[in-house]
Amino acid sequence: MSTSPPGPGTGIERSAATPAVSLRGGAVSYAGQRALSGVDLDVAPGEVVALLGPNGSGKSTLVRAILGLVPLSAGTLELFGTPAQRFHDRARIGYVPQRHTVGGGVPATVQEVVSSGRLARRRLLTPWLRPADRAVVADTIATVGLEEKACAQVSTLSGGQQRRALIARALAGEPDMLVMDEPLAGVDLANQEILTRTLTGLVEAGTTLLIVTHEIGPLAGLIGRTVVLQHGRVGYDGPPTDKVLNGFGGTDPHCLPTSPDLPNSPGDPFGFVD
Ligand SMILES: Nc1ncnc2c1ncn2[C@@H]1O[C@H](COP(=O)(O)OP(=O)(O)OP(=O)(O)O)[C@@H](O)[C@H]1O
Repeated sequence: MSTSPPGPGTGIERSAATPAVSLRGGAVSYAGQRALSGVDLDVAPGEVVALLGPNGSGKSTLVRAILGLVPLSAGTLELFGTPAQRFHDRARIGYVPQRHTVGGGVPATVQEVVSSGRLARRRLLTPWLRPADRAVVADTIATVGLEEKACAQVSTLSGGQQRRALIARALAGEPDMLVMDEPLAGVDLANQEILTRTLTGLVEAGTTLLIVTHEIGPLAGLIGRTVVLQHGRVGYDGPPTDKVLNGFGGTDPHCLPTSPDLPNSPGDPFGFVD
């Protein structure tokens, strides 16, 4: 994990260190249709950033572009100071995709699923997990509170427990940055609290978090910065405010105020800050 100190308490302070993510003028198109345009985003080490916005505003596309899962049609991207095309240390970034369960119907235990997240860290000539790797796997299973389910088939777990297994899989790679798409979606309150405790521990250890979410819920105390997308552009980049946190519960994008001249960051073109 990163040794960079988080900002006081919650990673709110921006660090002068090399950004974990530095995107300039990012654009993505699907079949000629623009999903992202002119997006600038810097995420400092140890920062906790919530990516908000109405359905279809481009949140998942932005994280997928950062992760290299969809190509940028314009713009430049650096990860930990290295141009994305030359960045090969993928284990530094953990990803929990937007899905509620560990699907696929492949029989696998929690331990096996979480171990798969450790493979990126294994030594090149040692394709199997060493005792130290297995210890990390056991630790991450404990971190998300699934010790008693370690040998259970994931298909027998609840949706919230499966979500925690996916997060443990991402954590098993000991990432410096964890990117999560809707981590609380479909997760009951008890599991949300366990996840929040897990994430709080990560932030205290200096892990950078980039979280796409509609529901801030129990994560509110962790979020140091909110970036709001609207129609594929950054409409607001700044501290969380009540308006920002409450204004995007699946709102129809056509009902949001629009601006002909959206700044990328920082700014408050929609009057989200009181
Ligand atoms: N694979 C794809 N092919 C074509 N269009 C896509 C694809 N993925 C996303 N889009 C389109 O790109 C735009 C942004 O989608 P995206 O999923 O990034 O938004 P989002 O903010 O994450 O939405 P939600 O909150 O509903 O998850 C939408 O218009 C969507 O229809």
